[in-house]
Amino acid sequence: MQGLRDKKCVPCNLKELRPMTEDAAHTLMPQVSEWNLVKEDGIFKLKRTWKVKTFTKGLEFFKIVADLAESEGHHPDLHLVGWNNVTIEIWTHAVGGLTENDFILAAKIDKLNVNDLLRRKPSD
Ligand SMILES: C[C@H](O)[C@H](O)[C@H]1CNC2=NC(N)=NC(=O)C2=N1
Repeated sequence: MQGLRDKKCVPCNLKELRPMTEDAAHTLMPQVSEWNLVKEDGIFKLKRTWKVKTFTKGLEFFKIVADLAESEGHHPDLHLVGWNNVTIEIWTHAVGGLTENDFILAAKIDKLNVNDLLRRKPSD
């Protein structure tokens, strides 16, 4: 089976694109096990938080994610909260829910080399 990391996001404005069911989302979650499946205002989203070493490293993190998002044509919601918490939410705005694109982007974010920007432990 082709892994999510090897796939490419499809354009979100495709007419046939539909939000996946909650069951379908649960089936894909093991491939992005660091992410949480959340429901906000009735919309399912993928959400993950990291602690960065400094505020500026948080912005560097965003730039790396932004370059990936641009190359995929699929864009996450980026939050830098409380100076060192980076939270990324991913959902497909065009359909108001999750599509495979969101899982592909999450899987590709997971393999970015950002370790030197992160605190080793949340308590650091
Ligand atoms: C045409 C292009 O695919 C769309 O405008 C894209 C751009 N990036 C996007 N990103 C996300 N997360 N959701 C979208 O609906 C979306 N739409």
